[in-house]
Parts: sequence; C-alpha cells; structure tokens
Amino acid sequence: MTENKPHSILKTEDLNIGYRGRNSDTIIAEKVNIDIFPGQLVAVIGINGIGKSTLLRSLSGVQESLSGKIFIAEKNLKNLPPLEQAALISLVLTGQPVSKNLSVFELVALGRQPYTNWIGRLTTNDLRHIKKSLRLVDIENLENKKCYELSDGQMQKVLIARALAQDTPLVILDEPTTHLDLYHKAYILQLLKKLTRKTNKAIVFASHEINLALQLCDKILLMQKNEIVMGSPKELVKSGELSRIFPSDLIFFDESSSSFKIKS
Ligand SMILES: Nc1ncnc2c1ncn2[C@@H]1O[C@H](COP(=O)(O)OP(=O)(O)OP(=O)(O)O)[C@@H](O)[C@H]1O
Repeated sequence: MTENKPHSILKTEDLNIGYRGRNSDTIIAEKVNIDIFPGQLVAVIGINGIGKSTLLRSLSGVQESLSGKIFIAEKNLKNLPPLEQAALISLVLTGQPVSKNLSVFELVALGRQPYTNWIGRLTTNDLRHIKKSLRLVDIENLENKKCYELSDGQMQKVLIARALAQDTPLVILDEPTTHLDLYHKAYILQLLKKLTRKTNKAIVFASHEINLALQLCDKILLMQKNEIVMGSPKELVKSGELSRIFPSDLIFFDESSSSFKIKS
C-alpha cells in the first residue's frame, strides 16, 4: 500500500539567505531545509539579530534569497506570477506602513486586492470573505472604526483579519505580538492556533515569546548561529536544543516546567 503523505505548503531546499554586497554577500543562514504542512502553527525563534525577519521575508518572496529553492504548495516561488503568489501567501510585517485613515472594514478589504477587478469593486464573494475574516478574529464590532482609533492589540487583530481575507493557505507574520501585554500576547497566539485548526491554513510567525510558543505551536523553527533546527516543542526540549539559544549566564531552560527561568 502506498503511503498518503500530505503535500507540504512550504518547503525549502538548501536555501541560503542573506544580503548581497558589492564585494561579498552577508550570509544569514545556509542550507535551510524545512517542510511545513497545512494546519500547522510554526514559531520562528532565536535571539535578536539572528535572522528571523530575513528568513520570513525570504520565504515570502519579499527579499531575494542568495541561492536554493523555495516551494509554495509545491510550486517554485521563483516561477510564480505575482497574482498567483498573492493567492498563496499573505504576509504581515510589523511596522509596515498602513493608512490609519482607513476604516477597519476598508483595511481588511485590502486583503481582497489580488482578486478584485481593475476598479477594485468588491463582489459578493469578496464581501463574504471580509465578513468571515472579521468574525474569525472577533472584531465585527470594530468594522466602522478608523484605524487611528484602535489600540495596538486591536490593530494587530485587524492586520491578521486582512491576511485572512486574502484567503491564502499560508500566512506569515513577523512578530505579531510586539507591544502587547502578556494577556494579549497569549490571546493573539491562541487566536493563531485556533485559526490553523478552523481553517487548515499554515501559519508561520517570528516571535520572542518562547514560553508561549512552546505551549501553543506544533513546530518550532529554532534559529541559531550556523544552524536552523526544526522540531516539535517536545522534540526540542528532549534534544536539549532549547538550552543553547541564549548565553547561559542569566537564564536557563527548566525542563520540568518547559520554560525559561532566571538563574537565582
Ligand atoms: N538591509 C540589510 N543589509 C545588510 N544586513 C542586514 C539588513 N537588514 C538586516 N541585516 C542584518 O541581518 C541580520 C539579521 O537581521 P534580522 O532583522 O533578520 O534579525 P531578527 O532575528 O529578525 O532580529 P530581531 O529579533 O532583533 O528583530 C542582522 O545582523 C542585521 O544587522
């Protein structure tokens, strides 16, 4: 009997990422080989400056990779026309300029851009997707508010709703919980988890919230100098990888509680 292996939504083959320079390239990560499947919640974890944003920008095609291949839904990203790419990947970058004069509804509706006709008129199907996204993120009550009237946490939810309205099988978010308090960080990450379960989308996000990611994610992509390791939280705890992320002078990974603690 042949095994029915699920198709990956995001796969890389010997991907090298970094920045091209006049004389030499700055390599951020080499030989990245990862495989992400529909319905998975994946956190990209690593210390400041290790290359999380660079990786997410490369995986979403916003930044050119140095070499290697990226496959989205088994199609080579390099060969995907922009509209097809926009129907497969939605991207939420922190600090991305958005017009805060728009209403919440209008901003979420921008997620439909890949599908709207040239005058940008919304069809009944577009409206259905927008309403569904507002409902999934539980911000229907905000739809007529201007974005400048929102708190950071509410704005974060609106950006997630815009990504959902784009209706892609893969959603990539860079630090979706920055500036939020602990409750709202947990709320947003829990929401992402629920969305993977309800929609079967794969959601990949960069975060510094390791303790929360360990509790919620299916897979963790751990970026370290010269190495990227991917595994389930359990696997990474078992292999001892987590203990090696930070310098050991101040904090340590406590296996009994599966969280980082301050050394006493
Ligand atoms: N445009 C650029 N040209 C050259 N190097 C860059 C550029 N942008 C970022 N870098 C470098 O790439 C490395 C990785 O940066 P990146 O922003 O991807 O890290 P990060 O893990 O997301 O960091 P943080 O957790 O602080 O947000 C850093 O050393 C940074 O200085």
